[in-house]
Amino acid sequence: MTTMMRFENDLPGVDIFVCTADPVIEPPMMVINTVLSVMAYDYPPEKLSIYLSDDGGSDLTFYALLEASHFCKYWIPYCNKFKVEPRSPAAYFISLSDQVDANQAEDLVIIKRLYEDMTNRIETASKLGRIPEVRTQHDGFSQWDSFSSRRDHDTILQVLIDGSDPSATDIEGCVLPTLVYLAREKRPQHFHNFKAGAMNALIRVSSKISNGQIILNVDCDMYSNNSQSVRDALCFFMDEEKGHEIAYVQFPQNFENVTKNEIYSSSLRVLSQTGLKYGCPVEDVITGLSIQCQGWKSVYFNPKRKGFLGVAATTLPQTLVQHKRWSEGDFQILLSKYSPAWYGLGRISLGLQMGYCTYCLWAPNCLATLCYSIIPSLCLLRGIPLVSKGELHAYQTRTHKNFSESSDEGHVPPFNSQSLPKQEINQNWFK
Ligand SMILES: O=c1ccn([C@@H]2O[C@H](COP(=O)(O)OP(=O)(O)O[C@H]3O[C@H](CO)[C@@H](O)[C@H](O)[C@H]3O)[C@@H](O)[C@H]2O)c(=O)[nH]1
Ligand SMILES: [Mn+2]
Repeated sequence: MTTMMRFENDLPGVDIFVCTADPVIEPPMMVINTVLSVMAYDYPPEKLSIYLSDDGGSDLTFYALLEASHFCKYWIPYCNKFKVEPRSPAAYFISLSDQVDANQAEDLVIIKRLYEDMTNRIETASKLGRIPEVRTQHDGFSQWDSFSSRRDHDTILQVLIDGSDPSATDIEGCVLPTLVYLAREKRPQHFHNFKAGAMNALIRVSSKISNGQIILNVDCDMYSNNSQSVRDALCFFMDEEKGHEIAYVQFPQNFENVTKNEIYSSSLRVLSQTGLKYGCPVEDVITGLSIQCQGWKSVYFNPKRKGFLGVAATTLPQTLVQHKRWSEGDFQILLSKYSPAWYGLGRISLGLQMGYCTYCLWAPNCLATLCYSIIPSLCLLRGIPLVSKGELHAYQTRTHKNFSESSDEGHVPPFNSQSLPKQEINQNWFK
């Protein structure tokens, strides 16, 4: 924290990249809630630029962002005034308890009303599939006139808020962060490389507009849950001793609709000049690995208050597609030029190599898992013992002893004597 205060004036420019790809799977309301949550970071607004990459090339998403560019003029001062957490409006309104401070109540009614009106307009437009009168009021929409399909169109680039324009202020007269919409050019004959392609287009565009030293990447389904995350992550980069070695800071991917932490997620990264790697469905893993192989360090940062919260895949088909992509992608890395097994040799530590290999072997590991689940069942059906008699006897004696000891101490034994042999057999399967 002291480091932060000392360097307040030297804070670097931060460019935040939000990616979206489909207005149906990723509804515009969700996208702008994520955008608003990152626009409201506790960070000097003149040093903050937010870029939305829309691979869906949807005028509905653009319309929603236009609405957000108006709403943020109320939302950001409200967040600052009442130290709001989290700063995604939808998540904030849900988290509110009934008891609100008397001096806040009035402002809350106003902001909630504005949010609901905006939601109605956006949802009506989504339902109708067309944009209301505003279409004629903003010339940005004219870029869709020549739009033939999401796979075949020119670049659509609109600066919705220009942070360097002194008249771009919120209702209190404070400067606003820059806000940019980008649907990169797409042609059927050129492969678009999914998110990696979108991110690299954003790197090129942002370098001409704000050229921030630091890039923060969030998926549109991951809103910021902590207004301090940018400052927190910068502490690692600005550390006087180790800061210069650090390429990226990684936050865990936490989901609102599941309880346990997922394994990896992209959240805050510095990208080298080369940009994100192509040709791999898990661009984040291969890019991270290649950065580390160049000698850079990374930080895994898992603060108590979660930095980002997202929505995990909810249906079985969605989950299967996602897991197939991850396991295939990871296996592809193992066999690629950038394999942690040989490319990583001598470049990264053995522990890190092994860590990467655990994930890269996720797909082939299904064979071992299959054996573990089929063989014992077959053995049991055919009456083939899985443990020798001697082992079983020794085990039963031990079980009995444990059982009496724990009973003597007055504790409830953890398992009953019937279930214990099963536990042991289970363990044997996995040995
Ligand atoms: O052509 C595309 C496809 C996807 N996306 C965006 O990329 C992000 C991730 O895509 P998604 O389909 O939601 O994949 P997930 O499996 O949810 O993403 C996880 O896995 C990806 C691959 O490892 C990482 O890039 C993500 O950060 C990580 O959250 C989303 O914001 C999409 O909008 C694009 O911008 N363009
Ligand atoms: Mn996702």
